[in-house]
Amino acid sequence: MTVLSRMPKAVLFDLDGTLIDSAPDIREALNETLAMEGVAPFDLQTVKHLVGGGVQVLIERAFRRRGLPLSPQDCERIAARFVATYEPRATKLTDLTPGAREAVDGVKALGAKTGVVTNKPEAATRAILAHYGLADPMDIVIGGDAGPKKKPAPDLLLLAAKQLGFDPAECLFVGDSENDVEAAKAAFMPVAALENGYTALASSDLGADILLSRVDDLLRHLPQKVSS
Ligand SMILES: O=C(O)COP(=O)(O)O
Ligand SMILES: [Mg+2]
Repeated sequence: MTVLSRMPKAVLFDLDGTLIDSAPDIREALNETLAMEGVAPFDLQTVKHLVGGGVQVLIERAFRRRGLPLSPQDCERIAARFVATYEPRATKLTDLTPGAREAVDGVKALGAKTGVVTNKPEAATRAILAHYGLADPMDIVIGGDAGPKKKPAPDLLLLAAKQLGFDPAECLFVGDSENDVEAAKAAFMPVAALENGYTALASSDLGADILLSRVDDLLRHLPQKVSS
């Protein structure tokens, strides 16, 4: 059963909460960063709800949750400190999500291109993908610092499609949060969402075209042939 009438020419994946379960390392780096500002730490579940908008949004959300004011300058300074703390430890407690490798391999085996479109900065994204052997299979990697607006704006997805030479409608985006679904809809790109992602919303409220209990369930939804 699939809602896709033809095989996508490219399957683009979100990173945090979709290909990798990164919240444990993000939590450690965030709490260490916040401690230097005298801000109380967050538990894992809360961190999963703070992630997904990029680093500055992570810091903004953390301060808002604690009811603390945050100037744009402080946000920038703290975000930079978070990145410096996170990058060297980004694969300590992190792991691939169940089925992530199978999903990427399966898409490639069907002849489609694969890529990552994340709000996470590109350097950390590439290092993490390389650590798990997923850098080489990716035809494109777009990070949140690529230049255009981050998700939920459609810009990063449009950039990825353009660089691959495809119409957005010929691609499929696979994500885990409302940011992903919103970005894909605004890009007129079909979207699949994980049922247990980094979001406070119920998966049925995400508005995705396809819901996946594991990321490799995606393969069951793909018509098997890439049309030329
Ligand atoms: O919030 C981030 O830094 C990245 O999150 P994403 O990989 O889900 O886009
Ligand atoms: Mg995500």
